[in-house]
Amino acid sequence: MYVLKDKEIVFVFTGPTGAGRKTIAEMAGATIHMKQVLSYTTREPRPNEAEGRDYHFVDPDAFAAAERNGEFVEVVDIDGVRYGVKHADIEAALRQYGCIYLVLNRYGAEILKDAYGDKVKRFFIYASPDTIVERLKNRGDSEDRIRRYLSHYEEELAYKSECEHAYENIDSSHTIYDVAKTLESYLQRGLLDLD
Ligand SMILES: Nc1nc2c(ncn2[C@@H]2O[C@H](COP(=O)(O)OP(=O)(O)O)[C@@H](O)[C@H]2O)c(=O)[nH]1
Ligand SMILES: Nc1ncnc2c1ncn2[C@@H]1O[C@H](COP(=O)(O)OP(=O)(O)O)[C@@H](O)[C@H]1O
Repeated sequence: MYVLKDKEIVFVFTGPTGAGRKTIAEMAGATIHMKQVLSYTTREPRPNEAEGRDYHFVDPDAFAAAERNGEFVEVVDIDGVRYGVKHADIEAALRQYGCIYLVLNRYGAEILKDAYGDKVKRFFIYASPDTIVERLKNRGDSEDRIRRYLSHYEEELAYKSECEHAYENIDSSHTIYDVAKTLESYLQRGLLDLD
């Protein structure tokens, strides 16, 4: 297992799907030049998604081969789809950027915490179920997909108290500001003048 160097740090954004983890992580991450480490998934890309931007989209055989090869830090099955993050991607991004972020469900967050310990800071982003439904409807997600996401809501919400930081994402600009401020407090890079 790769041992993180002094200044290396891993931020994990977690919480119920649809709460805005990806949106907040991308926006707050851009302000402090963090690099996202993407997961591999066996699901099909959605119309607005691109290989190498949202996920690495791979077929189930390629995923299984990489798994047999021990390439994944963790692998999760969610509603029949496989997701995983690779050791090599984390290590390469840490070497190049020093700090990285990932968007994972609670099981992925927990495994990274176990693997890298204190160097992992978990940001729990949440919103009420009604808010999530409204946002996903606005985005055009199907009723079926919204139902599947919400079926994991309570399970994911219960992870809030385990995380180092938690933010209710009501107004995104406020959440981005608060998250960026906390990220900066870890990095002490002086890239942000938030006060
Ligand atoms: N544990 C784990 N969870 C992941 C990984 N990649 C994605 N996820 C989570 O899997 C869940 C399902 O993702 P999906 O339905 O594809 O929707 P998405 O949130 O739009 O990508 C989301 O909570 C993701 O954050 C991974 O590599 N490991
Ligand atoms: N504070 C917010 N107010 C309104 N819409 C939001 C807010 N945060 C995120 N969204 C929207 O909600 C949807 C889900 O956000 P996303 O970041 O994909 O969630 P997650 O990564 O948690 O599944 C997206 O369409 C996003 O633009």
